[in-house]
Amino acid sequence: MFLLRLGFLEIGWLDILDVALVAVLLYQIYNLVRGSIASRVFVGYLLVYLVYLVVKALRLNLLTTILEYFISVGALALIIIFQHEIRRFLLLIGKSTNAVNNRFIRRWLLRQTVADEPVLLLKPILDATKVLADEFSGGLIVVQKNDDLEKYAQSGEPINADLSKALLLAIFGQYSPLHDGAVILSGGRIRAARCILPVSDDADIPAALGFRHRAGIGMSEATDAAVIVISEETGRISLATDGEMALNLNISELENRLQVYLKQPSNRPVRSV
Ligand SMILES: Nc1ncnc2c1ncn2[C@@H]1O[C@H](COP(=O)(O)OP(=O)(O)OP(=O)(O)O)[C@@H](O)[C@H]1O
Repeated sequence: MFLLRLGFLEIGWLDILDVALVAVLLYQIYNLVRGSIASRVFVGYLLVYLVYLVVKALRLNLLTTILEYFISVGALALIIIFQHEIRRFLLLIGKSTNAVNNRFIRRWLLRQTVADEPVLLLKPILDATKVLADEFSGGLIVVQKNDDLEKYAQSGEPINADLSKALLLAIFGQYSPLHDGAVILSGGRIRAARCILPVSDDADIPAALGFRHRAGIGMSEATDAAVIVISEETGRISLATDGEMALNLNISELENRLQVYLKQPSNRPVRSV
């Protein structure tokens, strides 16, 4: 049954559903690759595909064949370029299904109470950040939100200890063998130290910001974690979230931003990295 007719086009409910599903899918893919170089490749490929559709509708046969060939080879290239995103996407589906099932089964079928996610206390983080900034000690603190940071935690030394100001300061102390790299905090615990973070290749990052800051931005591009960067050179505190860095914050600004960011629901799917 047709819903409406536009010239030669007959549009039915299923067509609308089809377009809506494709729009959601494209939006989710865009969210997955947003902020990375892959997003530009994705937009480029989409444009080529649109040109192909136009050319095909106009029956320009030679150009259609060339574009068809380009798109089919391009599809293979896309799989290679987006291998990390595809892996995350598949892990996300598996993980969220597991999580939902586990919670549902435990809460409703087994009548067990399901504890809420551990609450992250900001105070030790803010206190340690203040001391590190005042002492120009330098620090890189990753605060996990939803994405699993296993891959990055594995690049460093496992700690798995209760979060405390004293321990953070000990890790970033000048003579500590763990002070290089980043500390990863997950669910109110210090999960790992000396971790290596992905460095952003964004050309718009000011040249004055070195690798600590670039690593903070890179981590916030690759995951939904919030990354606190304390500059050893200037003692300034910055916060990277969603690929953006807020520079030169005081402690209360940092606290407000962290509270707002960590509470607000993620605008992209959970990633397992
Ligand atoms: N990819 C990375 N992952 C984790 N830590 C990193 C990474 N890159 C740099 N760092 C940390 O940042 C430290 C300082 O790097 P660099 O001086 O280039 O950064 P910066 O942004 O100029 O910061 P600062 O203002 O503190 O000097 C390194 O010694 C290391 O501990």
